Amino acid sequence: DPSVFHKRYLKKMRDLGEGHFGKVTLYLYDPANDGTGELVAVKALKQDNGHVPEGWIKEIEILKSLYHSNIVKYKGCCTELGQVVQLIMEYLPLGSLQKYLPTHKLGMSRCLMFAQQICQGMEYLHSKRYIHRDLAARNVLVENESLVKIGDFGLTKYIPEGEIYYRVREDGDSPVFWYAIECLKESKFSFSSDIWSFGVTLYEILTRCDHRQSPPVKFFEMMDGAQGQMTVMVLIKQLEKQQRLPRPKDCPHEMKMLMEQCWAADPAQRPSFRYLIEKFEAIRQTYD
Ligand SMILES: Nc1n[nH]c2ccc(-c3ccc(NS(=O)(=O)c4cccc(Cl)c4)cc3)cc12
Repeated sequence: DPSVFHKRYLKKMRDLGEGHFGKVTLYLYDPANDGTGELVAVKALKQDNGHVPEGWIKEIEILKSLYHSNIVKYKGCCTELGQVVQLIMEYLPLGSLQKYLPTHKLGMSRCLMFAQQICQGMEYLHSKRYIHRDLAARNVLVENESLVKIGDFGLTKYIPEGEIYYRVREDGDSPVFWYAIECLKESKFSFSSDIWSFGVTLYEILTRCDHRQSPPVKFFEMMDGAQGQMTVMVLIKQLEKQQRLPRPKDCPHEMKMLMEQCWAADPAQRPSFRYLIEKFEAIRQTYD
């Protein structure tokens, strides 16, 4: 069974990323032990205090069930004492958008193509009634200069038929600067709150993930009394005063409009990924 990976053949190469509960590491899977194995990305939980949270099993089942060109491929699992402890994914050598954009000069056309591909992956996810809850440039991976894939589903939840919201009690370091206002105020997550996060991800793409223009940096700058302490309450106040991330340098007016639609205070006013895909398709024609 090619989806079974034996821990003893995994040779650690380097870290790829770290989240609140887990970390992603590059390994060479080398059963022949002659260096001819294949490179794989391995996600593992940080705390391995013996028991495996059911949320972790759920995350693996979700990725295993997703088949889309803009979603990172599931390769298998590594078990230990019969328990699944590591998730094995395909390795994308160009890494995340957050690392790729600042070092590669992408024109507007390429940025819009990447944005459209993220929408395509997200539309597929929503079509299966999953909400992502952690869409950000750091979680989008670059396969090559013409293909990106959503690379992490650690906060993804299933929304039962007939439901609109998924409510969670907040966990550790939530990505608050990517959260819709109703998520910050009432922990209400929905397909529409993913659209808000996509708007922030589009902002990151249009700023080429320039750290000086990152969402946390810009929200701090917008905070009254510059030296104050940024809390969720301060961020909520800013958003309630209709303050939003600024228009990135050289950002076309149409893109600013699109981001602001994604950041509508009323979730029902935000577009769908289907609508966004059509918008990007049309706008890209004017760039080719
Ligand atoms: N280069 C790659 N090839 N395959 C991958 C699979 C996942 C990842 C990956 C995916 C996401 C991140 N973002 S992250 O913010 O570091 C992160 C967020 C949540 C949970 C974790 Cl463990 C890590 C970092 C790395 C990278 C690659």
